[in-house]
Amino acid sequence: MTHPLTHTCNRSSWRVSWTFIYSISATKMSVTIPADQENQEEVNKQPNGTAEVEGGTQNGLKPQKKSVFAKYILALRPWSFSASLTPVLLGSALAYRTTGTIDPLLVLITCLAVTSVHAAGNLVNTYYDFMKGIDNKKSDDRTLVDHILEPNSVVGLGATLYCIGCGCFVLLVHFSPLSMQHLALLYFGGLSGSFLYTGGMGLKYVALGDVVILITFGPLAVLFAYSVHVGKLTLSPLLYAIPLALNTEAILHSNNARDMETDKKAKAVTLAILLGQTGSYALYALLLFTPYILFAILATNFSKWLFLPLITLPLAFSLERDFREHRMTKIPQKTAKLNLPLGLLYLLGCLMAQPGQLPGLS
Ligand SMILES: CC(C)=CCC/C(C)=C/CC/C(C)=C/CC/C(C)=C/COP(=O)(O)OP(=O)(O)O
Ligand SMILES: Cc1cc(O)c2ccccc2c1O
Repeated sequence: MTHPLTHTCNRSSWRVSWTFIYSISATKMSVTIPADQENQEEVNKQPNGTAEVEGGTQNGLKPQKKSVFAKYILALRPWSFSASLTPVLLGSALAYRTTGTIDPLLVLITCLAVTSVHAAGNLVNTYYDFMKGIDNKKSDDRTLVDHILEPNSVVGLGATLYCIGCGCFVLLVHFSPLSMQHLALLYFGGLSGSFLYTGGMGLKYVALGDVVILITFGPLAVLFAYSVHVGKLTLSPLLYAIPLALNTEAILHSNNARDMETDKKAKAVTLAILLGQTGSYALYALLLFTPYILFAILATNFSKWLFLPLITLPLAFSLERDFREHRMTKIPQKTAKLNLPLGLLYLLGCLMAQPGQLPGLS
C-alpha cells in the first residue's frame, strides 16, 4: 500500500497547479460517480459518495458548487458540534438556576471556546489518522485521503482554531468571576484532551479514546460553562453531565463499532474491538437508554419537566434497531442527530423546573 505521504509527494506538482486553478475559480463541480470510476486520479471522491470533477459535469448529473470556504467548514465535521454545544448550554442553564442570572456574552465566549477546541481536535484526528495510514478510501473522514485539503492546510486551520480558543480563554479571564488558575485548569485540560486523543501518544489508539470523550464532552465541558458563570468550582453540575456524556460516548462507540475491522488492521485498540460484536451492541444499547432511565428517575423525584427528553425515545429505538440490523454506515452522524434534541430538551427541563427543585443547585 502506498503510504499517504509518498502519495502526497508524488502528486504534489499536479496538485500545486490544481490548487492554483482551483483558488482562481473558487468553485468546482460535484457529481455522483459509478463504482468502476472510483480509482480514476482525476476524480476526487467525496465523503458523501459524490465526486468532484474539474471543469464540468459527468454523466449529465446535476452539479453542485463547493467553495474553498465550504471545504474548510466541512473538514471540521460540523455534524459533531452538537456534542460540545449541548454540555456548554446545559452548564450555562444550571448556572442560571443557581444564581438567577445569566450573562449572554459569557455563554457566547464559552460556546466559541469549547467548539473551537472540539473542531481543532477533529482536525488533529484528521491529520494523524492520515499520517499513520489509518484513514483510507473507505473511511468516513476523507479530507486528506481524497486531497480535499492539503495536510498543511489542516495543520494551519487546527492551529488557528486553537488560537481562537486561547483568545476566548483570555476574554474569559477578563470577564468571568472564576479565578484564572481554575479557568486555566479546565480550559487547558480540555485542550490537552482534544490534542492527545489522536496526537502525541494518541490515547484513542490504546483504548483510552472512550475515557477522553466521556470526560471532555461530559463533566469537563459542563463544569467549565457552569463555573465561568458561578465563579467557583463545585461538584454538583457533574451529576447533571452524566446523561449527556453517555449519549456522546454512544456517538463515538457506534463509530468505533462500525470501524472495528479497519481499526484492527491498523493495530489500533478500541473498546469496541475489546468487546466484540455482541458486547459492542450491548454497550451501545446501554449508552443509548441509560440517560432515559436517569431522566425518569430525576423527573419522578424532583421535577416533572425532566420527563421532556423522553420525547426523543423513538429516535433512540430506531438507532438501536439500525445497530442490531448492522445498518452502520451513518450511525455516528445519526446518533449525533439525537444528541442535539436530547440535550436541548434536557436543558429546557432544567430551566422550567421550579427554583429549588433541582438537587445540588441552590
Ligand atoms: C475546552 C473545554 C473546557 C472543554 C472540552 C473541549 C472538547 C469537547 C474537547 C474534546 C475534543 C476531542 C477529543 C475531539 C476528538 C473527537 C473525535 C475526532 C472523535 C472521533 O475520532 P475517531 O474515532 O478517529 O473517528 P473517525 O473515524 O470518524 O475519525
Ligand atoms: C468527528 C467526531 C466523530 C465522533 O464519532 C465523535 C464522537 C463523540 C464526540 C465527538 C466526535 C467527533 O467530533
